Amino acid sequence: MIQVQGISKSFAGQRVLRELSFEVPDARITALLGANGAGKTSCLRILCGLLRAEGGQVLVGGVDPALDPQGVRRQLGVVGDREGLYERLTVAEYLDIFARMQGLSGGALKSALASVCEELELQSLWKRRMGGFSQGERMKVSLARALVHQPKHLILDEPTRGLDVLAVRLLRRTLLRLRSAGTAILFSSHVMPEVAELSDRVLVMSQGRIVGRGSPDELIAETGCGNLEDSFVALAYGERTPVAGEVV
Ligand SMILES: Nc1ncnc2c1ncn2[C@@H]1O[C@H](COP(=O)(O)OP(=O)(O)OP(=O)(O)O)[C@@H](O)[C@H]1O
Repeated sequence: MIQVQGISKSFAGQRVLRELSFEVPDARITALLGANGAGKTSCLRILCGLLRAEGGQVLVGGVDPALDPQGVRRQLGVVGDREGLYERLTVAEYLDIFARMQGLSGGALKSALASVCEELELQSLWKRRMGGFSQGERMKVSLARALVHQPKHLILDEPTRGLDVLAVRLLRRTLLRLRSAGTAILFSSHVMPEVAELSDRVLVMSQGRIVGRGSPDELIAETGCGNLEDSFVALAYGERTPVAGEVV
């Protein structure tokens, strides 16, 4: 489980996160929604130990990333929004390095690499250098890197951005398999049908605060809207879509 209690963050005196508190339970897929600039990436970067929060506390599987970043990395997989790959390495070389950095070796290393290769359908890319990889190919490699050490927690920042239908399906299948295996999954997205279909729980952020939380159905019921997209707009922008017969 990931636990966030009362964290804030400012850049150049501008507050971008305001006393955020939420939980990401095990064996559930949680979506983090918010308008551009709402603070999603900043929040995810704090959970990964890449940024320091001001006040409050973050615990990933009981470990504080600010105090023990190594301890958190061992049990966390991260797919960032704009990460670079080492273009001169082959996929096999790249994943081998990351798996070793996570402490894998010998038979465990071999079977971890074989397992991500199969799950993410990387066979045809395995011996290719990554320079010139397409968006979808890059996502597969990033996801393989995040999963190679079988982390208990997975964080993805806009994982479906720029992906075609097949790549989205592969990602979805992988996330559902990980959820069944007990992984706590948190992903940010702007794609409402995908969020409605995939997530068990939704967190809606606006101006650095959580302004809505619950299952997609609960948010729809709470806002009186007909679908998750309208509910999101109502919560994030404060505009409630009128229901049938309502006087506006
Ligand atoms: N390193 C930084 N230095 C200064 N300002 C920053 C920095 N990182 C983020 N910000 C600002 O913090 C605010 C929140 O940014 P963040 O990237 O967390 O939002 P987001 O919800 O992920 O947005 P998007 O959906 O557009 O990716 C924005 O106003 C952004 O300009």
